[in-house]
Amino acid sequence: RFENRKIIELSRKLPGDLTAWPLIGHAYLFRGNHEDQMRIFQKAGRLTINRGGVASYWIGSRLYIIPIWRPRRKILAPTFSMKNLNRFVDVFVEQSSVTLEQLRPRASSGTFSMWYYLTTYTFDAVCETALGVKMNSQLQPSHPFLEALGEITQLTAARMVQPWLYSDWVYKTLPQYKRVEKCRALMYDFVEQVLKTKREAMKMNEGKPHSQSEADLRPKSFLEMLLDLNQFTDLEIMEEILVITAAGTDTSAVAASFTMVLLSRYPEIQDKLTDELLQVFGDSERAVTAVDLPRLRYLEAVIKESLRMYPPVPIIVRSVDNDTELRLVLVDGVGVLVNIWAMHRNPYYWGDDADVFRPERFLEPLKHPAQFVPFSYGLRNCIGYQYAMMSIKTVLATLLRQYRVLPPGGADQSNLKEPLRVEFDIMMKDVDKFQIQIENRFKSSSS
Ligand code: HEM
Repeated sequence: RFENRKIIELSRKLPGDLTAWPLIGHAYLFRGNHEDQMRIFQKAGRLTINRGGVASYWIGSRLYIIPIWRPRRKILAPTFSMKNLNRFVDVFVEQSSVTLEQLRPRASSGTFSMWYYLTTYTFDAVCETALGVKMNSQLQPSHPFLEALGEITQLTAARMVQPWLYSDWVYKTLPQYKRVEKCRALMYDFVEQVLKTKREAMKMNEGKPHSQSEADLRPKSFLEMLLDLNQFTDLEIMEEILVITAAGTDTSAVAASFTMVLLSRYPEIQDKLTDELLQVFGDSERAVTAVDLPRLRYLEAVIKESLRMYPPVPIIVRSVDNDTELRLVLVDGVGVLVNIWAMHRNPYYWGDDADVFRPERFLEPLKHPAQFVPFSYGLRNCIGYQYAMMSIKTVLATLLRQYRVLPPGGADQSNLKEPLRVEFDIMMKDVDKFQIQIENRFKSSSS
């Protein structure tokens, strides 16, 4: 208590409305399943809004600081330039058409979960753009990397809300640790193998005259761009590629899946969206291009409204390492939990209909540039923000031109506008696994 006296003093100035227990603080609230855990973040968020936006909660020990970030971000940022991203649209289009085909047997065949279709779409798109590898996970019943990613996020989320597991010394004695290490090793092996193959291919091409082969014409992957820069060691390259692959897969899949589920429940919004698609594409079957994406303004508003109400990353955390004066002084050593979910539901910024799905609000200017932060804000925001929007727009435009989305069979019509049940596993996901039905909009050539 003596060592933490400044932090304790700060917590007194920022009271919350939930009782803290000795030693474990508010961690006791996180017992129960993942849905209960997300409910606590929602409850604490609402209570915090009532206290003017800031309150304090004790969830145990200090957070990690990552000093390698700044130089790496500086090198990585140009690889996400618009010029590079526009080249990736062809990959998004190709992978979206695979998703479209995979979904064909689902048309008019009852309720199913969109999750696997979209998480494999984003994974294949990320692997091709980040690693330059065609993964074809969309065509397989499961993929070890995706399974490892799913397990590691679940285990990490569980550890995050149980501070008695923060100490590595304790955690290493538990079976969870072995599972985390197994997943981590699998994911690193995967990236290492890709890097090795790429290095070998580059060695073989060394000294050969430059040719306009197919490989030269396709867009360079992030991996190739990083290798060209020649500023990273192999381990650093692996770390960055792994981060991009992991950060870019489930996040975008969650966003696209929530959007599909919401559209299934709001047919009038889906109709408006279909009108826009008709305006941009007419009744042609041509593929989406990079030029179409900025023209899909209503689709963008729909995706943003979905990201507002159901942000795939509902909370982010920071650790204060220098006394920082805001409304009051945040003292060194205190943790800050930014509740993105609650910021997106604050009536002060969003009006009395903050809990209503209304994409039109994104056709108007926002009240404050930081009121909408699904990708965080400032220096440490999501580097893949535009990539994600372009990838999600491409897949949704492709699917919605072909399929009408409907709510699950047997769903209670009077409940369709009720909040979706959500759970926390680092990301926020739909408890019901994003279930919908689809039907063909037109009699397709194959039917
Ligand atoms: C809808 C999809 C996405 C959402 C909601 C999202 C959200 C976020 C958020 C909230 C952060 C900040 C995390 C924090 O501060 O603790 C972040 C960071 C990051 N995201 Fe995304 N993201 C998405 C898609 C992507 C994609 C597609 C990529 C890569 C292709 C990506 C790569 C990254 C990276 C590398 C960081 C770390 C940036 C840094 O620390 O400098 N994300 N993302």
